[in-house]
Amino acid sequence: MAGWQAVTAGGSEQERAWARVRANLRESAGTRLFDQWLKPMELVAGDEADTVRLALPSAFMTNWVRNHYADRLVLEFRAILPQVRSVTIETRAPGPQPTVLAAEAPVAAVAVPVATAPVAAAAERPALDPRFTFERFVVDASNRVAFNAAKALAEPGSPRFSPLFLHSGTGQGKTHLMHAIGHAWLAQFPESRVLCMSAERFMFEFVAAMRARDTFAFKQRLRGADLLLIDDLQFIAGKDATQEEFFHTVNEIMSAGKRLVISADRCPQALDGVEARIVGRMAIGLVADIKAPDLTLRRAILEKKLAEMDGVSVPGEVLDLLAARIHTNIRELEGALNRVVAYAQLTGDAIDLDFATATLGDVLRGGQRRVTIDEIQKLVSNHFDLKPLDLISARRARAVARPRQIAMYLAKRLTTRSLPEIGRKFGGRDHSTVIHAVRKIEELRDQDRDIDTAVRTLMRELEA
Ligand SMILES: Nc1ncnc2c1ncn2[C@@H]1O[C@H](COP(=O)(O)OP(=O)(O)OP(=O)(O)O)[C@@H](O)[C@H]1O
Repeated sequence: MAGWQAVTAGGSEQERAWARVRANLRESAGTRLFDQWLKPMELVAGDEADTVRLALPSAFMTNWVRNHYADRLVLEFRAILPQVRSVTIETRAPGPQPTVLAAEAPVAAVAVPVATAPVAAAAERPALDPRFTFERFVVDASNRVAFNAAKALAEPGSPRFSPLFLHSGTGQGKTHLMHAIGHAWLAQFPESRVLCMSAERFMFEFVAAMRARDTFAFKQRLRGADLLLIDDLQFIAGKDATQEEFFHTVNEIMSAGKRLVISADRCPQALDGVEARIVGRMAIGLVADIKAPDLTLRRAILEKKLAEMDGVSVPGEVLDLLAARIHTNIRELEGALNRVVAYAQLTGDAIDLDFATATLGDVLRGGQRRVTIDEIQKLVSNHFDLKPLDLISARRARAVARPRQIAMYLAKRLTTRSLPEIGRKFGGRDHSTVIHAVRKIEELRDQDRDIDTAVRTLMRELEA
């Protein structure tokens, strides 16, 4: 400990910040975890004010800390030193190590390449779906106002309005436009702070910060955003503490002249269970709805999606059929096209009307029951005696991680949500995490009778 006190006593800004970060980590991680993994970590002196370098005695520890604390470290440092853009976690070279921070401490980058990559790039980059750009959005009368408003908000200069409130039925392009604003903004201002999260995630992070009695970093991060994108606002209905925090966040962002985009499945006034003062703030900006797509738009979207699938051809009459039968949800429309193309590639069959009808069956008859990820999360958490929030939390204990993987697997099997979308719905996880979960559960279903039975039971209940 003496060494660390020496660091805090004087020294650079980074050293003082590090002492505070350590104190926060000790409090939030608990003594056992802290002593085992975090205590051996040392600050390494560097020349760059925007990069913090930390080092651990072994590659194993480096990996563990990187996996569990990389994001947290960036957030903690940024809360104290806003200029920090990245935190690198490295492995100290073997040999006697000074316990105090030493400017010349020999440091070897860990073999895993990401270990020395700027963590901030991964942690602070908003999770924007690369497919959701303005260029890939098909515009017509039903969504033109929303599209133009989104483009206007992404223009430089002081925003003409804020917040932008987008609302529509499910699968009609709200998230797409929201992410498109993020992409367009970052293309012009790569250094600016863009944050994108669902209202559910907002609540989860806020509740976690409250439990850890440490809401400072959360508030700083949210309120420090130049562009804040919050999806599915309806989720905070009835959640009082979250609404309180959300209200203050909105106020801060707005009074600082920053940009805020909100989406929800209904207009502000129809958000039952959401405080009037929040509804009032939403209505100050621009409220734009996206209407259900008409036949022409549905057909045009299919054309566009097809053009994006290199070298795939689908006869016009099959596109007509899909556009005519799948009315409101563009996600389902897209899902149907993907399914026909994927099946044809697997079977080697040519795509024609018969093939499409046989492949899509229920979808075209409109008889398919729509399972939502929310339903899956509720049912799975109930089944395993957890809270739905556990499934979107970062907890890695097997008792939570396995049900989470099962829920992701069911989401992939029973909904038309894409892998990145599923990842987002599970606490902003990466699509590769979802792929891993799906594979793991497929594997376990073959090996473990209990898991297979649980999955079957859940599927039956969801499809009932
Ligand atoms: N006008 C459009 N042009 C091209 N693609 C579109 C358009 N509208 C929606 N899509 C596509 O449909 C899918 C669903 O859209 P998105 O996720 O934005 O819907 P949403 O309104 O946010 O749905 P939810 O309320 O269920 O979250 C996405 O793959 C998106 O790219």
